[in-house]
Amino acid sequence: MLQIEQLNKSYGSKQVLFDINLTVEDGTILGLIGKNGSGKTTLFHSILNFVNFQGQIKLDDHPISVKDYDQIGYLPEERSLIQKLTVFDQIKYLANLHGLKNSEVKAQLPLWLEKLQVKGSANDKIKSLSKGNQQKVQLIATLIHNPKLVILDEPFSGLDPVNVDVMKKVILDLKKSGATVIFSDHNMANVEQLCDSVAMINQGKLAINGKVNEVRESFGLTRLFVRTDKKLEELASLPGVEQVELTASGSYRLLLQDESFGEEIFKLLSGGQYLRTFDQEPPTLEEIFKMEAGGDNHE
Ligand SMILES: Nc1ncnc2c1ncn2[C@@H]1O[C@H](COP(=O)(O)OP(=O)(O)OP(=O)(O)O)[C@@H](O)[C@H]1O
Repeated sequence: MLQIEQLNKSYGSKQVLFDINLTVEDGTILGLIGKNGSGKTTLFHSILNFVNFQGQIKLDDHPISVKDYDQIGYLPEERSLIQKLTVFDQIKYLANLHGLKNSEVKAQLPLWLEKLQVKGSANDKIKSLSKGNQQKVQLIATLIHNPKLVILDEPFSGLDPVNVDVMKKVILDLKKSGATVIFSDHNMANVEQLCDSVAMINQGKLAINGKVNEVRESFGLTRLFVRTDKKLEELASLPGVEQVELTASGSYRLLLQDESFGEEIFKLLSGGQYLRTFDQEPPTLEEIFKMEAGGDNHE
């Protein structure tokens, strides 16, 4: 279990993290979200002891220290492979730092290359690989020592949709094996799909923290999906409706002032008759992000 208690971090006179309290249970995935510059990487660097900070960060109930380094895997946001090395030499170098023997790297690397569907071999130079494949090699370096805590800073950035799926499977496999995973992402759909819990940092403060479903439901069932012959203007004039749009699937999406309007709208639309679709849902993480952070996903 990872516990972050009263974490405060300043760079010089500029405070960038304020009183962060966060717990991540073993075998769960936490999605860390926040606008550019909100402090996500700084939080990771604090966990990894790359920077000084105030507060306590514990792994399995003891303060995290360099001794825990072999149990942690970190994929940095800035990918940092040495271009002139072969894949094997690069992985060997990084795996040796985590205590792996060359023979272990030799045995493990082909399995990882296959699992991640890397287009290239262990003897290829890093520079000969595509950006996406280099990213997978960096991921192998992150995971080859079988860490119990895995920290991935924007792991999906720069990957095509096929490789995004490969990355998602790796993350879910890590969870299945009992590892604790934290990743940052600007794509809320990935967080919604993969994560048990979500934490949002806004201007250095923890704005949201909890199970994904509970966080969503705490905002109320204010999104209503309905399939009806009624016209958009008629739906817009229903009680409590703030906004209506026709979705690509042909159903209407209504934004309600409050979830309690749902029952009245149901009665008005159905008139006691069969209604093909009537689905009341909480806002998506993307919508919550925009409400909480203001504006879009970026600074
Ligand atoms: N080494 C540093 N020295 C001074 N300020 C820094 C340093 N690293 C980060 N900062 C500042 O700390 C704040 C948080 O940055 P951080 O990189 O942690 O944000 P982030 O949420 O990871 O952003 P992004 O989504 O763009 O990666 C920013 O204002 C940034 O400019």
